[in-house]
Amino acid sequence: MVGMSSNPPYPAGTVVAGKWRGNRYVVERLLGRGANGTVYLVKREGRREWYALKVGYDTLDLQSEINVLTSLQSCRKRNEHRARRENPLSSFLLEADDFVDGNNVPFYVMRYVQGKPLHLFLSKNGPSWLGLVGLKLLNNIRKLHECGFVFGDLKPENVMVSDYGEAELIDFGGASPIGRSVKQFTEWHDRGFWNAGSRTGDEGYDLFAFAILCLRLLNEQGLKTAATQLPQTRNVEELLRLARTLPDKKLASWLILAIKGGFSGSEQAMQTWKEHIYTPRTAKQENIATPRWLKSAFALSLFVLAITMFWLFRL
Ligand SMILES: Nc1ncnc2c1ncn2[C@@H]1O[C@H](COP(=O)(O)OP(=O)(O)OP(=O)(O)O)[C@@H](O)[C@H]1O
Repeated sequence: MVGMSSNPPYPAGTVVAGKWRGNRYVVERLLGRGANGTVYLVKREGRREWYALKVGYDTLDLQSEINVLTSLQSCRKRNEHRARRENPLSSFLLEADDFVDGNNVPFYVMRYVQGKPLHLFLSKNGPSWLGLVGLKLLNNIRKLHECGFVFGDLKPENVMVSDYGEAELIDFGGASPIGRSVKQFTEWHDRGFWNAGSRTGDEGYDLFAFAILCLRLLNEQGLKTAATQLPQTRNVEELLRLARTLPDKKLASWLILAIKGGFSGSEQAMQTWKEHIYTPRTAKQENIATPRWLKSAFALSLFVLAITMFWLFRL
């Protein structure tokens, strides 16, 4: 164990220098702290691009995250070989090294995902965004499955959403190869917790967690009440009942199927979502306000037109 979660975070301007690879990253600010590490917004010294740098508390835990990210990186390269040059900003993993900071503190550098955690995004923008955000998220989950991994710890806190509704997964600490035991999960989102199936990582495990994520976003109190039941009485029927109370019946049917493990995989789950739940966002839904400068320009052009007409008709 190196470094402690209780350590004060590095202040802005701290240079995290890699012992083995020699690259230097300047800390801009803290992005967040979790059970496995502290994440900072950084710039590589002398460069303009932003990255997220995670300093781990435990070398082994961090190494397993790095291994997953490395596999995803090479899978993505194989799948996207047509995209000739890879943009380093979209890399899952840029590099891993040790920071000589008294002890050797392990760290890795990944893409910086800008946005808000999913629950904060939806409470600010409204539940009508769930169709679009859910589709983007399911697509990311599908790609992960295609690479042979399950995400495991799927919850709103591990999904960042941009202002335009692009959803990205963060924190691959719970990801594991398909077929192995899920190594990190959060009770409410865990199939085992609800006596709804095993903790073996299969595509259905993530789809179940996704369904709970939706229930939590739409009726957190209901889920909380269901979760407080004794382990012996806690069961999937409670979840199905909650899903049925949702006003959107198509969404309810999708959730029920995911909870029961009825999808053949994430491809089918995503296509069904796309056909029945996702509705392209319209300008009205986006609620894009007309900028004031545009209103003024329009008023001015009307004024000029009126003067022109006046002069034309006087002649
Ligand atoms: N790539 C990223 N881009 C932007 N912010 C990030 C990124 N990775 C992590 N964060 C921020 O840092 C926080 C902690 O990161 P992370 O969830 O990876 O840590 P953890 O120790 O694995 O947490 P947990 O206790 O949830 O397992 C996140 O909640 C998020 O706010």
